Parts: sequence; structure tokens; C-alpha cells
Amino acid sequence: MSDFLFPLAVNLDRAEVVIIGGGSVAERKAGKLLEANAAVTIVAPELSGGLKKLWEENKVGWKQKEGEPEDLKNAWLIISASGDKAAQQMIAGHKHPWQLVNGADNPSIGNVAFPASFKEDGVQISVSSGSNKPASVKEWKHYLQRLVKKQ
Ligand SMILES: C[C@@]1(CC(=O)O)c2cc3[nH]c(cc4nc(cc5[nH]c(cc(n2)[C@H]1CCC(=O)O)[C@@](C)(CC(=O)O)[C@@H]5CCC(=O)O)C(CC(=O)O)=C4CCC(=O)O)c(CCC(=O)O)c3CC(=O)O
Ligand SMILES: NC(=O)C1=CN([C@@H]2O[C@H](COP(=O)(O)OP(=O)(O)OC[C@H]3O[C@@H](n4cnc5c(N)ncnc54)[C@H](O)[C@@H]3O)[C@@H](O)[C@H]2O)C=CC1
Repeated sequence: MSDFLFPLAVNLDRAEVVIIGGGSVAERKAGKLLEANAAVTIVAPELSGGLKKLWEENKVGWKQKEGEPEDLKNAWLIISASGDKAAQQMIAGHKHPWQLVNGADNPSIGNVAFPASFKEDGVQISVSSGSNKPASVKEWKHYLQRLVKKQ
């Protein structure tokens, strides 16, 4: 991933998002994407409890298998969240150049990252490190939240 990421605020309404992996990381990403009304499909042999519930409630799709090139075809955004090297290589090798990839389990295969965000008074405030510093962006988010609340 480049060390400069362009901040773009995106409308995800009904956008096709494919998540390869069905564990706790996939569950956190799916939760945020559903808030934005994206159309989320999980590809994974097994699902976490939270994702299983979302699938039972018809809120996400589920292909119960390992990720394959075919699964990426219609995705606007692909999220790599399996922690499986073979799946990461499959995504890096088969994604189209115009597709967005979030390398949640391996930032080097991705071109987009999820910032740490909060909303206050109708304004969304997002923090991104431009590299891979999730703990640092989380601290900045908490600092900014405290600052905004004081006023
Ligand atoms: C590159 C990036 C790609 C991406 O995922 O988009 C990425 C990558 C990785 N994160 C890792 C660890 C954790 N990340 C979190 C949490 C968050 N991570 C987020 C973003 C990003 N994480 C992107 C960069 C953002 C930037 O720097 O600008 C946030 C902001 C947004 C979100 O995820 O939604 C959200 C906080 C939101 C908030 O609080 O608001 C927690 C949980 C926690 O801290 O509570 C843990 C510890 C989990 C544990 O240990 O249990 C690991 C190590 C894996 C390992 O070593 O095992 C990798 C991969 C690697 O480094 O290889
Ligand atoms: N970006 C972030 O915020 C964070 C990233 N991570 C990284 O993300 C990865 C996943 O973490 P967890 O969700 O906690 O793991 P987990 O072990 O709970 O879940 C892994 C999931 O991937 C599935 N899977 C395994 N091989 C697969 C394949 N070939 N195709 C499709 N699905 C497959 C499993 O069935 C399971 O559903 C780890 O590599 C970890 O290092 C971890 C914490 C935070």
C-alpha cells in the first residue's frame, strides 16, 4: 500500500462488497459496511457467531467455501480478512486494476484502508495514518472526540 492515501468520502449504497474470511475482523468490517447500506457477501468456510447471525437475518450473503478468483468478479470493493496467505495471493493476482482492495490481514496487497471515524453534529471526522498504524489512529480518534465534546 502506498504511504499516501487520498481521503475520499464514498457513497456505498448497494455497492457490492466481497469479504474473503469470516472471523472477527470480517465481522467488524461487515458491521461498518452494513451501516453504509453496502451489499455484503462473505466467502469463508466458517463464520463467526456475529456473522452467522447476520447471515440468518439475510443481512449478508455467504458462500461457504474458500475464496477463489470467481468470487471477486463483481466486487466493487474486496476485503482480505482471512489471514490465509494463499487467499491473499489469489486476491493480489486476480483483482482487476480498477477494483478497490482492503488488505485488512495484509496491508501490502491493498489500496484502501478503513479510517477510524466518528460523527458529531452531522459532521464525520475520520483519521487515517496513510500507513499501517491502527493503534495510533485509534488514539487520535479518542483525542479528537474528547476535544470536540468539550466545546
Ligand atoms: C491497514 C489497516 C487496514 C484496514 O483494516 O483497513 C489495518 C490493519 C491492521 N490492523 C491490525 C490490528 C488491529 N486493528 C484494530 C482496529 C482498527 N483498525 C483499523 C484500520 C486499519 N487496520 C487500517 C490502517 C488504518 C490506518 O493506519 O490509517 C481501524 C482504524 C478501522 C477498522 O478496522 O474499522 C480500527 C480502529 C477503529 C476505531 O477504533 O474506531 C484492532 C482492534 C482495536 O485496536 O481495538 C487491532 C488489534 C486486534 C487484536 O489484536 O485483537 C493489524 C494487526 C494484525 C496482527 O498483527 O495480528 C493489521 C494488519 C497488519 O498490520 O498486518
Ligand atoms: N485489520 C485489522 O483491523 C485486523 C487484522 N487482523 C488480521 O486479520 C486476519 C484475520 O483475523 P481474524 O478475523 O481474527 O481471524 P479468524 O481466525 O477469526 O478468522 C479467519 C476467517 O477466515 C476464514 N478463512 C480461512 N482461510 C480462508 C480462505 N482461504 N478463504 C476464505 N476464508 C478463509 C476462516 O474460515 C475464518 O472465517 C489475521 O491475519 C489478523 O492478523 C487482526 C486484527 C485486526
